[in-house]
Amino acid sequence: MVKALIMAGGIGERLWPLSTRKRPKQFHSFGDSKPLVIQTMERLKTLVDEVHIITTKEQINIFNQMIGKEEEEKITLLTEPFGKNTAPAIALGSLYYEPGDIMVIFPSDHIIRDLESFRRTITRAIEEAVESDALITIGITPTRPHTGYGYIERGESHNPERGSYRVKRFHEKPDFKKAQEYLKAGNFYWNSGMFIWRKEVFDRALRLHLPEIYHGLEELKAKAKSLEEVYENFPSVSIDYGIMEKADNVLVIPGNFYWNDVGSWDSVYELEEKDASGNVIRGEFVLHDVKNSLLFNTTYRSVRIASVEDAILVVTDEGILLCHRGDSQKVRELLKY
Ligand SMILES: Nc1nc2c(ncn2[C@@H]2O[C@H](COP(=O)(O)OP(=O)(O)O[C@H]3O[C@H](CO)[C@@H](O)[C@H](O)[C@@H]3O)[C@@H](O)[C@H]2O)c(=O)[nH]1
Repeated sequence: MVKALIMAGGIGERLWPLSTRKRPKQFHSFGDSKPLVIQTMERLKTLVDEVHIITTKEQINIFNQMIGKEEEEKITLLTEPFGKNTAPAIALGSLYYEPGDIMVIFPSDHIIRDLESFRRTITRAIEEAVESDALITIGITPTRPHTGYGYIERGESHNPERGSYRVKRFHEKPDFKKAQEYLKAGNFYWNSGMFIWRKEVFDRALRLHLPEIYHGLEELKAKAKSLEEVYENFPSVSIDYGIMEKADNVLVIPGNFYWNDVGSWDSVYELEEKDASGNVIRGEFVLHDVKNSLLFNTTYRSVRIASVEDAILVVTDEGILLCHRGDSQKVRELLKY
């Protein structure tokens, strides 16, 4: 069986002050009227036999409020006691798969367009996962030196029919100079955070690279420990760092569809429709001579702006963010204080 596992327990802090612990990014809508997590589910439905969503205990109520009866019947909601990043989430989710099942793992909070091309790419990745003992990842052909994404360096061709390549190395989010070099080199892809493999192949990788998580799951299955006890002892580690960067059986299949991880306010500006002045506006504003800016106001407060260009302003009940367009990755720094 081919079963999707949607990872939906992140906080999306780079979209503060809209994305918050109470309502993280995946529950907001961008590029469409539906919340990102619902867009993700709908995109996958026709490609897989079952859809599983893994999220944290803290977020389960938001899901229950959002997901209608009809959708509820088609998905299984899995709960982690608390967020420990993506490796523990995927490992816990894998308990709901049989050894020969294909795990199709997706972030919950991305925008994908060109759905036909997306489907063809994922279908090829599923075929590859059925046949080869590989951990497969989807790499997006980069169009600019983006510093918010991890990069995948392609090695030699593996299966020309499916367009798969061996992975030489993963490079987590680079600085601008490095990102420019990667773009020029031509054999680098953006790491989309989508993974496809057989459950038994994942089990072997988990035992080898994250034995503490593998053994924790064994204790859970044997009912020697509770989920809370086991989870408490798991390292907080991403699947990229914990497994993908260490494994030697990783393949990349390039994807040429439009993909945006909605990872920052600049990404939101990029994907939303602009008005004649180049502005993206949500909510109420009084504007005079404002150009090429992203303006969000989810409150009833009156916001008036004059003679501003290339700005990002987000006003919510949680707080106010103001920065220059191009600098929105700095939100993470601001949140340290
Ligand atoms: N269930 C669960 N889900 C989680 C957790 N932490 C994160 N997630 C979910 O996992 C997905 C990716 O996590 P992020 O934390 O948003 O990753 P990132 O910093 O954006 O970086 C990764 O994705 C980029 C592409 O978007 C990659 O370019 C980068 O290399 C890396 O793989 C999101 O859907 C998020 O909700 C967790 O503890 N539990």
